Amino acid sequence: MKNISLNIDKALGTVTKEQVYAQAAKANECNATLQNGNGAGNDFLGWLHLPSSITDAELTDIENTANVLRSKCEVVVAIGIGGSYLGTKAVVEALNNSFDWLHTDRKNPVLVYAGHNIGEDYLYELCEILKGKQFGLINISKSGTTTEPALAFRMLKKQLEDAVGKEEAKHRIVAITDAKRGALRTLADQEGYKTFIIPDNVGGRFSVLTPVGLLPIAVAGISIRELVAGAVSMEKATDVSVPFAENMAEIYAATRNELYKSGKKVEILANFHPKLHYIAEWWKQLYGESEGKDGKGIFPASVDLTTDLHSMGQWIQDGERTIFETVISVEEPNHKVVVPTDEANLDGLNFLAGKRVDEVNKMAELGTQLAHVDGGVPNLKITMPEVSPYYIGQLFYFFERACGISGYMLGVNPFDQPGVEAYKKNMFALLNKPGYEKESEAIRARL
Ligand SMILES: O=P(O)(O)OC[C@H]1O[C@H](O)[C@H](O)[C@@H](O)[C@@H]1O
Repeated sequence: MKNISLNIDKALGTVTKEQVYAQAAKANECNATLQNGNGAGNDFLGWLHLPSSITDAELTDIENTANVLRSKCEVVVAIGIGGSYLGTKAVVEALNNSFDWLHTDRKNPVLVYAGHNIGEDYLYELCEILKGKQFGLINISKSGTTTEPALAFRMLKKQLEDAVGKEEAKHRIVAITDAKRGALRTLADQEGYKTFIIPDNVGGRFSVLTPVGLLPIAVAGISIRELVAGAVSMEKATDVSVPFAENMAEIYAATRNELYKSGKKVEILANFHPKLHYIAEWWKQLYGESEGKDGKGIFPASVDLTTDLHSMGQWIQDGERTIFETVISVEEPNHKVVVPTDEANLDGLNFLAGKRVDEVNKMAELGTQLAHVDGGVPNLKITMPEVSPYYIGQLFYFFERACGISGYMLGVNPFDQPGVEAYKKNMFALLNKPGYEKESEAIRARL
């Protein structure tokens, strides 16, 4: 079995290999801090050995629950926001057929999302499309108190109960939340829903390999065992005992921190396969919430290429030189398409006839890498042998491990997100939530 790999050669220039390797001891020390659990936020390290500690019984329970929903529902709505939906969406978008919704001969229910926005039209359209359909709900919230999913669940629960009755609805609703705390826990216990627990020591953005991600991913018909197996292999490969030169999590953390120190304040995660779009969205939450604090942190951005070369390409090539790029490169696509010959050759593309589309894509990728490096954009490359559950599992764990190390190298607590509360406080004050009377008064005086 191959592994995903990291190449930093084309990032060297702005910073040297010596500079990166001079950080080896610090990176390893930060990795040890994670492993020994003696750093900031050490009550949120449950994700560290999560892959290797998931039991067969736990996976079977998740699969059985997924099978109940799969047998009863044409559509399953995964309700959640942030870490409670991005990992699922990343896996499902990467592995599902790009035109999934057009497939009428379905083996899997359609997975749709709610509770990740407060768009009224989105909710209206979702409720409309669910009318007359057999549907189920997976309500996911670590805290159990987040407004966006709670609002969506309130509406969809009512619609489901009105459609199939309260008793049957209970069999089509699964709640994934804290073991004891939160409104969702109270509601689930009271209604008697099947529940799964998000461990206390696993933060939302590190929770994709708990039932938060595993249940909806299994509902979509994707092998959660392969996903976990990939993560287990990466847990070993990034262990503190693995020397720096072979430890891709430590190298990634050290390189990005050196680039940051040299003025590269933005990291752009790029892919050349549109199916990886949500991997980047998941990564943005992971790194944004983990490192963006105390007035510090690389800004995580993303582009889908070659699409965005026709929009953001100019900026990346020639704009302010404060960026570096990390490309996720896929070695072998899952399908083969060959460019046909055309006798008239009016488009002048016969020079490509007989070549795979991926060969064209790969040359675009290489050409872009060289152009961006020439333009002063250091380039890191993560290679995935193929887009499969196993390698996505590796990628998830690699990014998580590197994020913990990188946050410690930066000198922040990578496991909290105090800044996220600011908008919530204002929103509650503006909506006159009971208990926010003082804040309501103060905020209105500012308007
Ligand atoms: O799972 P929940 O508790 O509903 O939280 C969902 C998300 O929203 C919060 O505001 C946090 O910033 C995120 O880290 C979290 O993933």
